[in-house]
Amino acid sequence: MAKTIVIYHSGYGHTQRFAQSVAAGAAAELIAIDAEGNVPEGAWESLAAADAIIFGSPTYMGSVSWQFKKFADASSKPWYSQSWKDKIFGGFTVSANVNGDKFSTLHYFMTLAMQHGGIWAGTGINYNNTKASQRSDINYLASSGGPIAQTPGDAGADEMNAGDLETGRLFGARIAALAGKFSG
Ligand SMILES: Cc1cc2nc3c(=O)[nH]c(=O)nc-3n(C[C@H](O)[C@H](O)[C@H](O)COP(=O)(O)O)c2cc1C
Repeated sequence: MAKTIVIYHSGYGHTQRFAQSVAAGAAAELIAIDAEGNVPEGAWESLAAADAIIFGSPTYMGSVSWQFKKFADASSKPWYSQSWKDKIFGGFTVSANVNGDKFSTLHYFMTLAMQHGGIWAGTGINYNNTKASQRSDINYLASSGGPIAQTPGDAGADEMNAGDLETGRLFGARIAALAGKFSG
């Protein structure tokens, strides 16, 4: 079975909850980047062995958190040897506003994946944009580059939208299936 890693940072728990949904769909190992921007022991070895790597960060000031960026900068070590080349990559983010510039965060993930020679996979989930559509529908926020979640600034992680979480789970399943195909 292909090995998928979800590596994420979360300041206040929302991205963590989203990461758990994505990881559940992918049957992935979850790795948390801590408040200092560090990863636990063995994380780099797990990432090296993965067929697919999924990035997760809250959108802070229109980009990834500094803790995620510290991890990204530290990934210059595997970048030197292009040792993550041809892995499947994806990414997800959470923010407070409906738009909130979440796509800047996804674009940063894509650039990072491309620098590593990876193969980017988006949601592969169609939009729900008819009059009958509900906020709880999957991919209601209509992102093709990667799943996004929106949660009001004063809402806890336990109040996250069920459709957003399900979108994350389906995306995780897609990444794992693609990783299975590519890992041969
Ligand atoms: C420093 C900071 C910057 C933020 N910048 C944005 C932003 O650019 N756009 C937005 O919609 N929300 C922004 N937010 C709100 C967070 O994205 C939102 O609360 C998110 O759910 C936090 O995820 P977390 O609990 O995983 O840290 C910001 C929050 C913080 C603390």
